[in-house]
Amino acid sequence: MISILDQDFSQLNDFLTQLKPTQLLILVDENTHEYCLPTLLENLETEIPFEIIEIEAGEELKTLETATQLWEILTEFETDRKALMINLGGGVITDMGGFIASTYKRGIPFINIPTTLLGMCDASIGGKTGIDHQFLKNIIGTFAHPEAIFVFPEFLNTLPFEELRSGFAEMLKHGLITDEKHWNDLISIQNLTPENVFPFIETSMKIKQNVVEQDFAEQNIRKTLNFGHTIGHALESLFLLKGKPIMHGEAVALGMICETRISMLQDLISEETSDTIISNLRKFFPHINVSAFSGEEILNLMKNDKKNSHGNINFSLLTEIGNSIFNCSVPAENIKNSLLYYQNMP
Ligand SMILES: NC(=O)c1ccc[n+]([C@@H]2O[C@H](COP(=O)([O-])OP(=O)(O)OC[C@H]3O[C@@H](n4cnc5c(N)ncnc54)[C@H](O)[C@@H]3O)[C@@H](O)[C@H]2O)c1
Ligand SMILES: O=C(O)C(=O)C[C@@H](O)[C@H](O)[C@H](O)COP(=O)(O)O
Ligand SMILES: [Zn+2]
Repeated sequence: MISILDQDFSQLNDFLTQLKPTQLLILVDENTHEYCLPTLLENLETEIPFEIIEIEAGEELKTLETATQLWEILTEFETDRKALMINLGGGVITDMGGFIASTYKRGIPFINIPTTLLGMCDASIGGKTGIDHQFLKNIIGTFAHPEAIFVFPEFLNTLPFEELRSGFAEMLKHGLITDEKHWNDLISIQNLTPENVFPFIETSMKIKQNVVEQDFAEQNIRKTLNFGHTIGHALESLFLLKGKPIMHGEAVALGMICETRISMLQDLISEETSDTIISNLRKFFPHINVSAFSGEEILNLMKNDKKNSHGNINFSLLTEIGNSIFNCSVPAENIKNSLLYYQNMP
């Protein structure tokens, strides 16, 4: 269920009146505590008792240690299965909160209130929850749908520009894999601001929702949502391991550049199409220096990608702007070529 909230939060209040949970557990990080929680609390019209649970912000905290602390907090609160977890934050909060809720007492209901562009267009939708472990992205997790997703685009007004751009990468991905018009609309944006992306949020949400509805458990078409992530996640892991995390969307943009190049090397798209896509991605995303990592190191991390099977690293690739395929096995040589191509870009 997707809801675009109006200013008065009436859909959320109606939802709570109907569900009648025993307790609300509002999960925030330090920033969503400061910037988003006051607005939520001002607008909540309910007598249901609530607890605020705050974790530090950042991908480094999306770990088993944090999960353990959160499970312990729920037992301290004597949380029962009729309680409702409210995940108020970006993808780290919705991934973590969904994971906690879907595993505690074998599952309590939860809702997502995304506060980043990435959360609104991607992470809050589709029921993938999880944590990183041994620096491997989302390697432990569940598929569990939130009861509802309430989107309040006003939250974007306090989001730093780099975070907005990170979410924009996943929107561009949605255009590239399924919808040429969406891609063209997005690349026409001159100045990346909340006002300028706002008209395209709903389309991006619908694209994600539509793919997930066809293949919730990621057995086939959902894998296309992972375009850019085979290489993107490997590099995100390496930067995390180095103690210099990069944003998820930045990693995905880098991954999309390499995987567009791979689409060309695999004769799926022309060089002209590849160049058009890559130059547009580079208009928005500055170059990231990846020279500290060897091709072998990156390939090794990809061996744990969740799309793999029978020992093959499976990529999702483009066949044109707005169309994609999945389960593409790519020779190591082409993967390394794409990384070298990225590294040597002017
Ligand atoms: N489950 C999925 O389908 C899915 C999809 C895409 C990404 N993800 C995951 O999502 C995570 C990235 O999510 P993200 O980019 O939202 O990161 P995030 O949750 O870390 O949020 C980014 C930063 O913005 C701050 N913030 C959030 N809302 C704010 C607001 N309104 N105003 C000011 N600051 C605010 C946060 O505190 C944080 O510092 C990654 O872990 C990624 O793997 C999951
Ligand atoms: O929802 C999906 O499916 C996606 O692949 C969306 C991605 O943007 C997202 O980063 C997701 O968390 C990646 O999932 P993973 O299974 O590769 O960890
Ligand atoms: Zn992603």
